[in-house]
Amino acid sequence: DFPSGYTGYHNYAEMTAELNQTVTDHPNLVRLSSLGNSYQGRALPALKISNNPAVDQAKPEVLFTCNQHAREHLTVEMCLHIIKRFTDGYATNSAIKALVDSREIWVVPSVNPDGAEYDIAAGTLRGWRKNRQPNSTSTGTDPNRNWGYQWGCCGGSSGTGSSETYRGPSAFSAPETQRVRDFVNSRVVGGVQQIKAHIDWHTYSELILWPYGYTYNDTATGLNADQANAFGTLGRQMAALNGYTPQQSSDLYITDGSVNDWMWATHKIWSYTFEMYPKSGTGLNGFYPRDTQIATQVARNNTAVDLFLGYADCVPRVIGQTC
Ligand SMILES: NS(=O)(=O)N[C@@H](CCC(=O)O)C(=O)O
Ligand SMILES: [Zn+2]
Repeated sequence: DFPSGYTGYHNYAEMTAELNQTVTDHPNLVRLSSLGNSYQGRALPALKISNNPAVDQAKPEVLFTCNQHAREHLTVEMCLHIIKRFTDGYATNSAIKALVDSREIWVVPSVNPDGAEYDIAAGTLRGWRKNRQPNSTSTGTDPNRNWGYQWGCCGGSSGTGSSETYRGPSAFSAPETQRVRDFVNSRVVGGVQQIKAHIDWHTYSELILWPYGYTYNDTATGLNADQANAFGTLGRQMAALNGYTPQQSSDLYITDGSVNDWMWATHKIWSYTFEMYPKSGTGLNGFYPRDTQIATQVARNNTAVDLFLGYADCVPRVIGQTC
């Protein structure tokens, strides 16, 4: 479990309990399901938030995914905070109510529960990043190099099993990326992808990133100048609200097989990565802010998340276009 100074973070059992409590507290606003199981057999919970969650309504859908990377535990807290804010706030906050009434919001608080549990299993903080799937020489695939668009194309991942950015033996070789892929694919209804926008939460460095990660070019196959402009404009507007630094993913470093590139290229989902607090750190300690930092750093993203949800029905509106 989390050591002292970090007990405010949710382990897998506590995360699951929190989700179950949300269902108890807000039965008319949420529906809890599982995307399937991780490599080691842990359910991957997904919570749907809407004003009629048992019904698939013709409303734009938004997806938030957290904890692809095991040690980035602050992102689990971020997803749980989003859930809390849009359920507890529904009855009293008209802006929250308007967003929940006009969208269907999906939250996946931990994509990589096996890695997250392994990271804390010894009562210490191991600095583990990947999932816990064995490979030919070692253990662990980096889920965020395992997605099936431009997988392994461009030097943005590793083919060495022990590497922190091991891409896996093939695209979607990790059960966890398969399950999220299958869920997103299942949201194509009548030939139309219902999910319009997505944020994948990471730590750390305080950045807002957008596709593509596999190339330094601002435009490339499937991403034209207008779309790049819309990505950047919304990215910069959100960064102005949370104080993160906005940039195209590849401006940070080249990544191939990342979730953002797959979401955009395969489904035209406006997909961002938010790298949370801290801005900088020495080695591993950047991944482990004390639990006293959680409340401030999750709330810091409230207005950016609201702006994001506001544009989610038609992100090009941010540059004056219509959908
Ligand atoms: N959270 S992190 O691993 O330090 N950075 C992310 C950045 C993701 C991206 O550039 O798209 C990654 O390398 O997967
Ligand atoms: Zn990460």
